[in-house]
Amino acid sequence: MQKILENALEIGRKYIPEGECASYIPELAKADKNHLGVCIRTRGMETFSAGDTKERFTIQSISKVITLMVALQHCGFDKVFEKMNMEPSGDAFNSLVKLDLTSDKPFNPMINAGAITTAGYLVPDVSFEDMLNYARRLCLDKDIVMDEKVFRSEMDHCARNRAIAYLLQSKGILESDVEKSLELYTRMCSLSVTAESLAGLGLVLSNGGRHPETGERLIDKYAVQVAKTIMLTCGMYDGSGEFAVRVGIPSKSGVGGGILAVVEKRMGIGIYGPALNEKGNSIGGSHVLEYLSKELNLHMFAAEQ
Ligand SMILES: NC(=O)CC[C@H](N)C(=O)O
Repeated sequence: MQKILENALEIGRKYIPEGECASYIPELAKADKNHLGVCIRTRGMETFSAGDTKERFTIQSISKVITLMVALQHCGFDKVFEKMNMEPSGDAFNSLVKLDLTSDKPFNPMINAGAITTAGYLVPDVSFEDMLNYARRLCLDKDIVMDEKVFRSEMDHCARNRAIAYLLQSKGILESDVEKSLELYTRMCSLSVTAESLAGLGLVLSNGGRHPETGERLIDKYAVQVAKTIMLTCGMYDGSGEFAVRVGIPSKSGVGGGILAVVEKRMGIGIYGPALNEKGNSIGGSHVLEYLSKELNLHMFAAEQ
């Protein structure tokens, strides 16, 4: 396994020069684009790591998975999807064009419009501290904190998300306080994780929401089922279709360079690689996952060997 991970990194590293760190949140541009790490945590409680797996970075859009699951647990399926769809958008994660022109509902909870709507379902009942505790428990990482610098940097440069939030309010989709919903969304994006924490989250999701060692239920099992399905269809933004064909593992990316991948009933995989492709997905990380999927036969529709 260790050798396979090292090979995967070698392949992933070749693509790094073609990618760039996100810069629309200035603090993210400071990341070292050559970082690349992969961690696998298995149901048998083994951990395999290669590369930069202890490096902390912000979770960004991967937090949308946590927020969605907590909202489903807190408000129920009907409420969450009353004003939001569950269809891939085919547009960039921060697009608001179709939301304004052709749709009265955000396409899905994995794009910004959907995630801000989802955060609104939690305000004011569920606090950021509650959400931080969920994140720590679900990622099996008690050291997760909010990265204050990234949070401030994004809040100072979030005109587009603020526009989305007010558009949502104007359409009667966002009923909670707009600024508080935007702030909760942005705080969640600023949680600092490692590739290992994402592998932990993937492991918990692959285990239906139970702690892999103690069996304790950490989150509602139906919420986990819904989240994994939406990760498969929408988790890599407008690159989700090709990713599903090539990799075949429900995954969620973030512009901080993270990818969370869930191999059903087997393992969680966490990736860190801040050089992004044009869709905003880790370029090295996507290739690492494609290689691992083939080498370890992880594609969800792969024939048994
Ligand atoms: N794709 C992402 O990771 C986007 C998250 C980022 N916080 C934003 O709202 O733009």
